[in-house]
Amino acid sequence: MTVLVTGGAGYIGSHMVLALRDAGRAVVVLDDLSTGFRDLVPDGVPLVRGDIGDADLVAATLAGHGVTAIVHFAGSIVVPDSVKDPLGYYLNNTVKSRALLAAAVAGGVKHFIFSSTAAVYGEPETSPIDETAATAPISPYGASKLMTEWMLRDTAAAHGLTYAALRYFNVAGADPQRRAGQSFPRATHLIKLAAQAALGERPYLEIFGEDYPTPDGTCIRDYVHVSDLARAHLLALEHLEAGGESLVANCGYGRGYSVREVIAAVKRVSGIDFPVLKAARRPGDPAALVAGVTRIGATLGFRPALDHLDTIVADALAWEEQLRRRRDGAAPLAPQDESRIAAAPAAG
Ligand SMILES: NC(=O)c1ccc[n+]([C@@H]2O[C@H](COP(=O)([O-])OP(=O)(O)OC[C@H]3O[C@@H](n4cnc5c(N)ncnc54)[C@H](O)[C@@H]3O)[C@@H](O)[C@H]2O)c1
Ligand SMILES: O=c1ccn([C@@H]2O[C@H](COP(=O)(O)OP(=O)(O)O[C@H]3O[C@H](CO)[C@H](O)[C@H](O)[C@H]3O)[C@@H](O)[C@H]2O)c(=O)[nH]1
Repeated sequence: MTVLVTGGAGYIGSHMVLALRDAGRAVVVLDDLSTGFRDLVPDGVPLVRGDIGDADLVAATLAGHGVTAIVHFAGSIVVPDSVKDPLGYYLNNTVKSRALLAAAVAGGVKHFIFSSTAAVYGEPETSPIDETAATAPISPYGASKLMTEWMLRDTAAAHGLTYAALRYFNVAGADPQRRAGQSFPRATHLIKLAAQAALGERPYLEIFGEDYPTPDGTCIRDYVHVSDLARAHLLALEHLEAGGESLVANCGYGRGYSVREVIAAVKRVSGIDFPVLKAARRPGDPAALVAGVTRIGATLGFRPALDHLDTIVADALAWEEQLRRRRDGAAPLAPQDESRIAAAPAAG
């Protein structure tokens, strides 16, 4: 009953490893450490360093650890990079997912959970978007993920494994116990960058476009706390293990915040003002992306626990501070005082 977490040394995967461990599950991580970090894998969790496309390594890992389920996070994630290097993205996200899936079938794996993305919807015409909306990705990244969803659907039908393809909206925040967080120095995500600006690690933050058809002219996104997201995966795994049907489900909160609202939250929670500059639109950014969340609630019984923008921002800020302390050799931050989370005012 061991769960293989691919990409378990990365941002979201490391939170899934924590959620599985906290639930008492046996876990093994497969990660090539291309954007991941060995120290995000907790002590006692085996880390197999290697490529998900390496069929022999995956077969040996599945057999050696008695793997019955795979949670597949490993991949390349930067949308503009996928436009510059589509073949690299199709290789890492699609071709290698195919190899992993083939090894899963050969190894008798029963359940497969896959990190999909709101990018499969492209430029949606409705907001919130539910899972029945047309999929029309506008980037190779989104297309590479949608093709993997299709491979999963067809492979599950042919070989009897069950799967969940979870379409994440904007993942942010960090483990409230300060054990993991977004650690990649060249990360491009708004809340991470704003937290760095607040802590003086970058001189300013840019707003990419203020002329969108939204109330304040900036893009709206549905920010989901990474620890809630990990819990949704755990529910999906339990659902499949209990004999539940395969599913495709959005992961978000069903509520969006604009770039300006996010910046205001980071300034409010940190108590620090930082320079904000106007910049041109970033190509390929839809004006608004908000998840329809009926399905994940109804199918998995998912109920958010950390769905306040200020909570997400507070945890992101604390993780940046934690990274700085590690760099400086200072004592780590104490785990989050949960009463502070409960007391955090709702933003908006
Ligand atoms: N971060 C988001 O907001 C977001 C949104 C939607 C979907 N996703 C998806 O979630 C997944 C995890 O994203 P993340 O933000 O944690 O990114 P990340 O870069 O922190 O994690 C990816 C991990 O996969 C590993 N990896 C990459 N290619 C590999 C390979 N070929 N073999 C073995 N290991 C490999 C990396 O070393 C890294 O540890 C990705 O599949 C991504 O597409 C992320
Ligand atoms: O310095 C910045 C960074 C971002 N933004 C804006 O903030 C919003 C959020 O941007 P992120 O880069 O944080 O996230 P994205 O919405 O672009 O991307 C996320 O959602 C995508 C789905 O559409 C993919 O899944 C991707 O992996 C995931 O990070 C966008 O409007 C972006 O233009 C800024 O204004 N300034």
